Amino acid sequence: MNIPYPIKIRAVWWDESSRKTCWINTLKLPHSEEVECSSDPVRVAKAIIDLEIRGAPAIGVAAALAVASYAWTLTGKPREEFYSKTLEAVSVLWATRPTAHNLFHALTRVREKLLAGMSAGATPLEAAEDVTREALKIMEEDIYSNYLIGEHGSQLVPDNASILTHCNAGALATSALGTAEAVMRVAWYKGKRIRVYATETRPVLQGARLTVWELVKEGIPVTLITDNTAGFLMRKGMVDLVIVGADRITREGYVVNKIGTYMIALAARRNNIPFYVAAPTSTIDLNSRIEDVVIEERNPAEVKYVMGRLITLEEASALNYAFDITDPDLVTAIITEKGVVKPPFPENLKKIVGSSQPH
Ligand SMILES: CSC[C@H]1O[C@H](OP(=O)(O)O)[C@H](O)[C@@H]1O
Repeated sequence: MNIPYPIKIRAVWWDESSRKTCWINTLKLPHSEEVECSSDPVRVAKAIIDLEIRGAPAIGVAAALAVASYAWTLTGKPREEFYSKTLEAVSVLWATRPTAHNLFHALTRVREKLLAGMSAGATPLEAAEDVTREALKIMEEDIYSNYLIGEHGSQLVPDNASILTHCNAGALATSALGTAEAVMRVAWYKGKRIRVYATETRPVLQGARLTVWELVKEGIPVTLITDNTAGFLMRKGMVDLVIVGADRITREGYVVNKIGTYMIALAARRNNIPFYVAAPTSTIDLNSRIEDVVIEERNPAEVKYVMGRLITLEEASALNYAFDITDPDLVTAIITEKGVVKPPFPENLKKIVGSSQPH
């Protein structure tokens, strides 16, 4: 599936010659662009846990590719060993991060392929080929979803709009154009003179390090602000719309996204500013109630240190929720590859997830 826009940045990809999973280490950005490739699912799992690879779609694609890469290292093994080791790799990757639904969506598809192969008597080589096809399909679907989200979402962006975004939902969080940033990119490509305010996104600064880097490379005007400036900017009338990504969207339309999103949504509502969430349907989890969703708590050191420098007392305690929850009534619309979903979300999310092809 070709898309009519250039893919200038890749977060994660498949190296056909080595059959390895490759990624750019986003922890090193913006100061260095380190790339690594591996067939070791434990190494890829560590990259996901440590946020070298991050962003819901990128995490899912990386995990699926990692199982495929590993499968190719086992094609000479007896069937029983091949299947037990590849299924164990699925479990290792499954345990990396608890919140982004794309991880479980992707690994479920890969595990189903392995189980089907096992019960059908497929050889390790046949199973490796099958798992690779599925993993690459997941990646291709994400690439195309990014493009369609951009197309659908750009229609919501007025010319000369000032857009506020939080965290990074860009190429560095997906397989191609991003989700929230895909909307910005396509609006820009279509000639809309937008400008973006990017929050720094404490504690690990995805906005300052990644979103600013992406948009500067695109030539899209971007201004970095502290997280605490977002509400004031909206009150001053300097923001026309908010667009963020998502890690999980429940069947009722609760949006789980980077910590700080909820406060931005509250400020947007207070100032009558549209609050859009851009996400592929692989992020939508129709099976979970919001009470079931695990909000990842990360190492408190991420709060106490900034770029390796202690900013408080070593003995200080710190709380480090990686995500928060935005209530459905604060969400103007959810932009997916299948179209823009408006309230009432329970019915309309079910309808769009259930529908067949992206359009
Ligand atoms: C397009 S999903 C991006 C989503 O993922 C980020 O979380 P993290 O950097 O911890 O993986 C953040 O919630 C973004 O909105």
